[in-house]
Amino acid sequence: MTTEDFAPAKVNLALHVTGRRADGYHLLDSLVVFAGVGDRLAVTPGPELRLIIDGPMAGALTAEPDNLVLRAARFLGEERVVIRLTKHLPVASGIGGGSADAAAAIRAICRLRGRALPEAALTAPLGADVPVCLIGRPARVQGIGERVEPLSGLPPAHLVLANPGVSLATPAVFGALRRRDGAPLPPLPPLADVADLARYLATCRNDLEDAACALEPVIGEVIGALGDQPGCLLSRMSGSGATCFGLFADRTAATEAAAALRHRQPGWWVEEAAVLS
Ligand SMILES: C[C@](O)(CO)[C@H](O)COP(=O)(O)OP(=O)(O)OC[C@H]1O[C@@H](n2ccc(N)nc2=O)[C@H](O)[C@@H]1O
Ligand SMILES: Nc1ncnc2c1ncn2[C@@H]1O[C@H](COP(=O)(O)OP(=O)(O)OP(=O)(O)O)[C@@H](O)[C@H]1O
Repeated sequence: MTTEDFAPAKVNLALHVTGRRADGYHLLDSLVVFAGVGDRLAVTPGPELRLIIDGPMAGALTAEPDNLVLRAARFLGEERVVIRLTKHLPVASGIGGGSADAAAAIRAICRLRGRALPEAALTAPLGADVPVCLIGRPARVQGIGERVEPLSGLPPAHLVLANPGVSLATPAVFGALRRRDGAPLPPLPPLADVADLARYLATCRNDLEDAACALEPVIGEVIGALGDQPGCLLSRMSGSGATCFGLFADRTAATEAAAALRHRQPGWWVEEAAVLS
């Protein structure tokens, strides 16, 4: 018997850095959604714990013991499964690929074994992004990532994700921050449609964007190229970069924008996807 799960890209539509804890971790206030593009996992009972990685982005990873999928299995005390990870998301790119994989592995193993999801997984022992990835739906995320409040009522929306092929280490970006005392997110008003969402997001920021652009100036180019596309309501970096998103009202505009970007920048990873509701 095989159980399968999907590990969607996590997108921080807004990310405010509101403080820093004594242990160096940063306090965040973030509006997180998931896109209909991601990695796939298949878990099958086997003689020992083993990870096989394939897919278009497999080359960026090895099945090292510190792979987050293996760490997730060990966290559950699981030693007898073979996990196939089909990697579509660029690695170390601000869309939480590793965290989404870990969350998908936890869900799939628990389903295979008929277990409930362990509460402890929600305290972020495998990384700050794992709790929200376990939920996989729109949420406001606070603390260092462990406070997750699911949000309902976000309007349907489409995203174009673009990554210029540079990987950024999350600690390096946090380390390059000039300020760590941002205000929390403004209260979320009722949102009738995606234009309302864009207007709200325009009052927010990604506080990691300037630091990431200082490390990799091409990120500014990506944000500009997305924002120039017809129908793009807002463009911004996700997480600690370098992936950026453009927000679109409809699928046709997003598909055309993605095609235009791929044509102009054949070396970039570009995907169009709906926001998962
Ligand atoms: C920036 C975000 O992508 C926003 O969603 C996440 O907070 C990062 O989540 P993640 O990649 O799962 O992060 P972790 O693996 O827990 O942490 C990697 C490193 O990022 C820094 N880090 C991460 C999260 C956080 N709230 N404060 C931090 O300062 C720390 O240096 C940490 O050692
Ligand atoms: N299954 C995995 N997929 C991707 N990266 C992994 C995985 N397991 C371990 N890693 C390691 O985790 C690090 C972060 O990769 P990931 O793709 O999760 O970053 P990210 O998209 O920047 O995440 P975030 O948005 O949560 O900061 C990389 O250095 C990578 O080597």
